[in-house]
Amino acid sequence: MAKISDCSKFDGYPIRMEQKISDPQISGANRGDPDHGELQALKYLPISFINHINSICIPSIKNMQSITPSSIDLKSLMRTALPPGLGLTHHRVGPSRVLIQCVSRFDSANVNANASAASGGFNAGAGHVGGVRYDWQSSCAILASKVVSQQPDNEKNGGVADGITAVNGHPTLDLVPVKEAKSPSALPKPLSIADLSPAPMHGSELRVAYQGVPGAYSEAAAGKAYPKCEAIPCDQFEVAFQAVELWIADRAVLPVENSLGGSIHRNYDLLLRHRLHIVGEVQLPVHHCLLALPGVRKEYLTRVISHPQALSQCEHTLTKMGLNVAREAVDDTAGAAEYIAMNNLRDTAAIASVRAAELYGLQILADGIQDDTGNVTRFVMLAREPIIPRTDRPFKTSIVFAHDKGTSVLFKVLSAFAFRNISLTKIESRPHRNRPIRLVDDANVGTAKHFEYMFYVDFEASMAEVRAQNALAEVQEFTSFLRVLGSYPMDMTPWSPSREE
Ligand SMILES: O=C(O)C(=O)C[C@]1(C(=O)O)C=C[C@@H](O)C=C1
Repeated sequence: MAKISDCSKFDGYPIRMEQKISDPQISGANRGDPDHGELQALKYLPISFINHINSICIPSIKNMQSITPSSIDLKSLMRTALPPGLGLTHHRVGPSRVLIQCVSRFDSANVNANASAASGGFNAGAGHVGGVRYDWQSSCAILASKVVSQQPDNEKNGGVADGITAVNGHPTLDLVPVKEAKSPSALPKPLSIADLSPAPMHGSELRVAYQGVPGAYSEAAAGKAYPKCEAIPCDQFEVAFQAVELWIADRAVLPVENSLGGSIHRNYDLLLRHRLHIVGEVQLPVHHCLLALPGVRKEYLTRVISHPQALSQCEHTLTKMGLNVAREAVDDTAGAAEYIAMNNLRDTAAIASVRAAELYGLQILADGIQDDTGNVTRFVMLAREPIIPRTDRPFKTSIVFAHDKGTSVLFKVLSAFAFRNISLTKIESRPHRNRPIRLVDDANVGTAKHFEYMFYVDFEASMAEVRAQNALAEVQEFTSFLRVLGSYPMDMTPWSPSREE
């Protein structure tokens, strides 16, 4: 049995644990997993998590036991650490019963800075026993335990919130109430790069960063994923990522694809450039309206502004409406509405949500102008640490891989999933930014220039499933680069297309 630390290549999920276990689907053998009862609670923890475990506390035991491992051999750790009565088979405790205080993989300088800020000068007395390391560990344990306690119920349950009945009308969202937004200047301003210095720890609400201003669909997605969250507007996607990395926010919500407009490519690139983990997804019905200042008639319009995705989702409808207008792209849909209101533009309309109309005092000239009534955008939620994958509800896993020999491995990689009956829900290719072109010389005919790609694949299985672990072990054989972006619950909320359909 390989040690967990052998798995670091997978950036999280210790699939090597299962390396020597035969896969009945492939070999026909039916030996099962000899260690299946062991480490059930811990085997799926990511390496980045395990490497920084400070202590393991088992709250169900009377005098809470805490151990501080000197090495990170989790198997021996668990064998010696568990009190009598909690034999190895008892390791099947759910994640909520084992509190693992840990830190994420920061350099200690950073952590000290963050922890100090986060605890309001917590580190000020760093001169006592243990010095920097002691402070580093304690600070991080505090930060980590705050994160554990703030983990929203829907994530603890391994899924997005149940019982959300409406989204585009937003009655269930705990966002900026329309009546409080008397003027656009009363609304929270988006974060910009200049605002990104680590902030003190917050209260009890989960803070979710999104790109755009209040009224953007991303804000609605944040509200669907985390109904009681504090939604933090950011002026760019990059800023939303950094807000999480710097502990200013706990989660970021990122649109990745739309049923009409397709993939939001830039966000795939950002997922790769940053080290955040996908911890969930939400699919949001997107119901677009044409908004203008009160009293403006369609005939007066010379311009329609919106997010490029929104413009493309309404392309045909705008044409059918016979509007003789220029289309202009701006950063987000609600930002377009705000811009019209702030500048008193009587010749310009915005494509945005009903909520944006209410927040910025615009009238709805046309309702439901998306080209398809079932228009849906898929968002992913990102966090500093991955969640523990489970098998008791449908999970999806997102990976990205590349190979030195370009597309030639694609068939082999995809067959690793097909042989195990694992369905793919999405495949996307993006330029391999570090090495976009591969030259292949042929003395007789010249030099071929092949484009190189990163492949993003989503598949319907949890990293807690042996078949997924084995599939990835096989994929790794064929690829030169492989990263698990996240294993997370699928959005299974009932289908509710946007209104009147
Ligand atoms: O501009 C917004 O309101 C956003 O939240 C962005 C965004 C996107 O990037 O696709 C989100 C959902 C809609 O598909 C249109 C725009």
